[in-house]
Formats: sequence, C-alpha cells, structure tokens
Amino acid sequence: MENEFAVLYETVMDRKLNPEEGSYTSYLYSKGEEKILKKVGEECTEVIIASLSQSKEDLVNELGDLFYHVMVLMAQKEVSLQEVEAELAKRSNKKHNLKAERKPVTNY
Ligand SMILES: N=c1c2ncn([C@@H]3O[C@H](COP(=O)(O)OP(=O)(O)OP(=O)(O)O)[C@@H](O)[C@H]3O)c2ncn1[C@@H]1O[C@H](COP(=O)(O)O)[C@@H](O)[C@H]1O
Repeated sequence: MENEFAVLYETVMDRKLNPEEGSYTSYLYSKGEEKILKKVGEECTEVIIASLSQSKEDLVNELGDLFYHVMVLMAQKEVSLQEVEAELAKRSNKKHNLKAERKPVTNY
C-alpha cells in the first residue's frame, strides 16, 4: 500500500498552491486558519465520542477526518510531514518517559 499520509499531504498542499473549484480543501483555505482550527477541534471531539460510544468502524472514519484536517492545518502553517517525522524520530531515542515524580500506578 502507498503511504496514504504522504499522498494526502501532497494533495492538500497542491490544493493550497492551486485552488480548485468545488474542492472542500480549497474552501477551508479560503476561510482561513480559524476555520481550519475549528474543524480540527470538532473532529477531535468526534473521535472522542466515537471511541467512547460508537463502533470501531466509526472510530476509524472519524480518525480519517481528524488526520485530514490536521494535514490541512500543517499545509496552512507550512509544517512538512518530514518535520513532524524528525520530531518523532528524536523522541524515539528516549525511552521510559514516565515522570519520576508521578505516583507509581498500583491500581489498574
Ligand atoms: N480526506 C478528505 C476528507 N475528509 C473529510 N473531508 C470533508 O470534510 C468535511 C467534514 O464534514 P463536516 O460535516 O464536519 O463539515 P461540513 O458541514 O461539510 O463543512 P463545514 O461547513 O463544517 O466546513 C466533509 O465535507 C468531508 O467531505 C475531506 N475532504 C477531502 N479529503 C481528501 O482531500 C482530497 C481532495 O478533496 P477536495 O479538496 O474536496 O478536492 C480528497 O480526495 C480526499 O483525499
């Protein structure tokens, strides 16, 4: 399977550079950052609701919506996938991140 995250990022970046009639992504850019942030917030809430009370299929669907809107935000703010990947790679070298001052978990 192709890397769908990279494909989606390319598509939303292309919509930013070449707005298209009838494109939802172009519509979001035309509305601006506040609208995009509002959608990210909404989709986040929908992921929470799906996780708590809906099926796995619904959750996957809502996660798709969230990732899409996050990609639109990244493109809007000129954050590349590589930048986020580099941040994750830095963190992956560090294990056992639970803070020392946190109380030990005894009750599961
Ligand atoms: N992944 C997505 C994607 N996920 C969700 N959405 C749209 O996000 C919207 C979210 O639905 P809502 O009900 O929350 O919002 P709404 O009421 O339609 O719109 P608002 O008034 O709230 O802005 C829907 O219109 C979905 O179609 C997406 N739109 C586009 N993509 C990708 O972007 C590509 C380009 O799409 P266009 O920009 O439309 O050409 C597509 O091929 C897809 O790969």
